[in-house]
Amino acid sequence: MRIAVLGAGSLGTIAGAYIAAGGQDVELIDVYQAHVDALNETGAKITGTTDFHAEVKAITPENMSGVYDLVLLLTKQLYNHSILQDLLPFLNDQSTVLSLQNGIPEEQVASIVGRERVVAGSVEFGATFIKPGVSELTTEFNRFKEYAFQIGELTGEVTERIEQIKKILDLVGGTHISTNLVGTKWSKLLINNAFSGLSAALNTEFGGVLDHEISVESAVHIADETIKVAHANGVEFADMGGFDIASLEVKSEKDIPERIQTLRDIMRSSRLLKASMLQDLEKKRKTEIDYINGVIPRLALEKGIPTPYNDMVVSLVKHAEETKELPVFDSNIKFFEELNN
Ligand SMILES: NC(=O)C1=CN([C@@H]2O[C@H](COP(=O)(O)OP(=O)(O)OC[C@H]3O[C@@H](n4cnc5c(N)ncnc54)[C@H](OP(=O)(O)O)[C@@H]3O)[C@@H](O)[C@H]2O)C=CC1
Ligand SMILES: CC(C)(CO)C(=O)C(=O)O
Repeated sequence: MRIAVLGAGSLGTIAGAYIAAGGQDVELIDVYQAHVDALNETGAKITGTTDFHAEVKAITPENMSGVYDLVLLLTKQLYNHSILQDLLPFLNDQSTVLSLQNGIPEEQVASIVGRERVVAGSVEFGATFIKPGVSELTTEFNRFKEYAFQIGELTGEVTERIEQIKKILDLVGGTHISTNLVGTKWSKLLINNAFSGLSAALNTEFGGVLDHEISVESAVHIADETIKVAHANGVEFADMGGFDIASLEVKSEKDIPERIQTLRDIMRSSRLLKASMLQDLEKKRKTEIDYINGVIPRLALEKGIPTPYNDMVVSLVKHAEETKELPVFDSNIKFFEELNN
């Protein structure tokens, strides 16, 4: 099977390294020439909660050729339209595109590459790009080996191709097949909304969100808004890492201390994670905020559900994008303090 990792950044470097080390025919495709050169010359190095090295083959998109049987889509959602159009000549009827981006991009991906070709999933580990050739794994290694991906067919069927893709991703980390893909993507969206959104809006790692009383309470409210909007839109959450995400709903104010403790427990192995949106702000780039926290106010509008915490995250992250200045924790936490009171 000929595999492409399209977008070999923070995550793609890690996925590509382990797939190559597993003996698969895989190309890491990225526009960053210095990174592609380093990958070819010195291999892919994974630091952080592990220390791993693998020889890989990397190319820039102009050097793509032939047909890929499986493409792991790991570029940012912002550029899907042009990246997927450019991918079309390298797909045939049997090719599969595995959409692993955060958010819920599957309908857009299907509209460009064709529904039959699309399978999707969520990535449950964190990665930070360090320098050309090097990416850091930020999730505890044992957790990564147990819960790295949830993947599924758009129809929820357990097909031969999804089982085959599971075998390939198992070379990277623990991979589980979901029969409720929409629920899987929404469960990941909830974690992104609560933790990646606040990590970017407050310029801190997930541990920083968990440790401060105001930010952790805000994470509880962001999760709650996400659950209420999801339920109003007919979404049933899938378990994530064996945890029932819907149980984070706040039914009354009295639930809040317990929800805070639950978040601290379930996110303990993710304290080092730095949101990919924060990594974008550091590079003075646009983030995926419209496809992450931004999804909630859009869907809430027609249902009449208030979403002040997600709105605040969107507004603070967009402000940082516009000014190209990193958020300051001590200043931005005050906006959440006002919401909590
Ligand atoms: N990092 C994380 O912890 C997680 C990220 N995700 C999701 O995974 C996806 C990828 O995230 P992440 O790895 O952080 O992103 P990165 O920005 O680190 O990686 C994306 C890579 O794609 C490259 N790229 C841009 N345009 C093209 C193109 N036309 N062809 C090939 N490569 C291209 C970028 O190069 P350049 O930078 O030079 O533009 C970059 O190296 C996102 O949707 C994110 O939400 C999900 C879970 C965890
Ligand atoms: C939550 C995290 C870090 C990894 O799962 C992520 O998805 C992101 O920030 O983009």
